[in-house]
Amino acid sequence: MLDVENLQVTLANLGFRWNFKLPEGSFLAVTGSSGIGKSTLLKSLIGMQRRQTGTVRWKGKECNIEATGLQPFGMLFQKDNVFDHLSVERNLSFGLSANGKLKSEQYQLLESAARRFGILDQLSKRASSLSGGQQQRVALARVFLQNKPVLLLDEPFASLDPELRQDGLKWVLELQREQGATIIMVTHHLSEVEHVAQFQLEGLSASHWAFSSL
Ligand SMILES: Nc1ncnc2c1ncn2[C@@H]1O[C@H](COP(=O)(O)OP(=O)(O)OP(=O)(O)O)[C@@H](O)[C@H]1O
Repeated sequence: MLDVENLQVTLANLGFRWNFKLPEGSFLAVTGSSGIGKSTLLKSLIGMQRRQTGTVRWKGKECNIEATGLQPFGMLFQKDNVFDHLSVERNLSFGLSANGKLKSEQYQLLESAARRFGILDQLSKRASSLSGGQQQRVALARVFLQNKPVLLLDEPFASLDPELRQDGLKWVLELQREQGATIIMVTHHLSEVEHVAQFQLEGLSASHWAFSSL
């Protein structure tokens, strides 16, 4: 269970507060109009956004925002998920090892993820030379290799055309099914996910204080 209890964030004159519990392996779609705090929710879960108060627990254990490596979260943004100046292979290697150095069996995992996400022939290229859609594949493959139990996805396919968005969603669902991942996905395309999401956190608030519970 992901247990978000009284998580509060203040930005300038805006305040946000969230309470919800999410069972393991479930899919939460977060939707609502621009500026209501969807990205802020994800960032505050992983500690990228300073919290005023509140706790985030995964399987009963409080998530330590200072120990990024130990956090249960993997995160994917709308863009800028890759290290531009590094090769695709190097980008993927960080999904398996903090310093990017791999043992041979890890390299096999890397290759199989690259094959799965259709980027095997791109491994030696610089990430900056890929299209936006290909870069998202690299990012998704890295998240796949990280094998984190909770995936925070902030409109990861928003810049892709509808067909690629469907592919992206298909891969996310594979992660959910194969790795048992719990997914929180911010999206403006609710119609594309409502048939797969078990929960929806919608219209967080029209006012400055947002309170939602599941
Ligand atoms: N660092 C910051 N300092 C001050 N205000 C901020 C900061 N980051 C975000 N905000 C404001 O907080 C509000 C919530 O922003 P957030 O990015 O979470 O919205 P969102 O729902 O994800 O929007 P969108 O759908 O446009 O991405 C917005 O009004 C935004 O301007």
